[in-house]
Amino acid sequence: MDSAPSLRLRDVSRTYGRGDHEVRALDHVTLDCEAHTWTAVMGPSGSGKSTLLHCAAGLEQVTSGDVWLGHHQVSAASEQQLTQLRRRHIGFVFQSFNLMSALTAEQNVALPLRLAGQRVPHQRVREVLASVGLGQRGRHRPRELSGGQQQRVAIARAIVTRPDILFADEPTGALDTGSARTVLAMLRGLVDAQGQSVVMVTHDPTAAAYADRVVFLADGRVADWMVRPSAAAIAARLTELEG
Ligand SMILES: Nc1ncnc2c1ncn2[C@@H]1O[C@H](COP(=O)(O)OP(=O)(O)OP(=O)(O)O)[C@@H](O)[C@H]1O
Repeated sequence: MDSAPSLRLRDVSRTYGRGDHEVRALDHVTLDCEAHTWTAVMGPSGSGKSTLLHCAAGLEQVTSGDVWLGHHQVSAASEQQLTQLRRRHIGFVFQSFNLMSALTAEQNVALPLRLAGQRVPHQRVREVLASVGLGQRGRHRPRELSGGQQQRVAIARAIVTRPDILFADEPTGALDTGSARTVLAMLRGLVDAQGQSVVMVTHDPTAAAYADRVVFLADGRVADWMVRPSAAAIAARLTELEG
């Protein structure tokens, strides 16, 4: 495994609105996320976490600065290139799962391959579902699965294309404590066993404590970072930043 950063943000700013109404959601952010590691992004409400994730994933344009995913310059990509990047190199998981209710778990997981016009290797789909602990649930539709199971299907769908990086926006925000723990332990397993790179936004110090590193934003800037901190240390730092 190489150790080159899978994600690099260089002097990234993102503003919304103009003049008196201008909001600087990201303010000259420079950040490296190493390949095969898990970075959690935390910070007070409005500190720019979602904006950072969206800019990094090419879902939103930066106002200035550069975003690199491996050797792909996300910040300079055309719409067509971004579509290819998102299909081949990026996985995204949302708080609300966003599964297709009419499709089975297997069909949901196969969807990104179909959208990319690829043949769907059923063995691969089953393997990925098994890797998230749902090998026996492939024929179930989302309404027949618990919230935690649905989120694991969503993660399987996000990694079926073997993305260079998996972005997760509050992946446990809608889950009870037990399901959240299962999902987080599974993500940890993906990083440790398969070398998956993960960048996750969360409000929850317990969730962030599963990551290798926690980056704290405040007012659109990187205010601090910690390596393998405890949930208590994260909560304490967050309280200071909110104060
Ligand atoms: N589309 C938009 N138009 C105008 N302002 C926006 C837009 N999106 C975000 N903002 C502003 O940018 C700033 C950062 O927002 P962002 O959603 O990235 O913060 P956050 O840290 O994810 O917040 P939260 O924890 O509440 O989800 C906020 O002041 C927000 O109001």
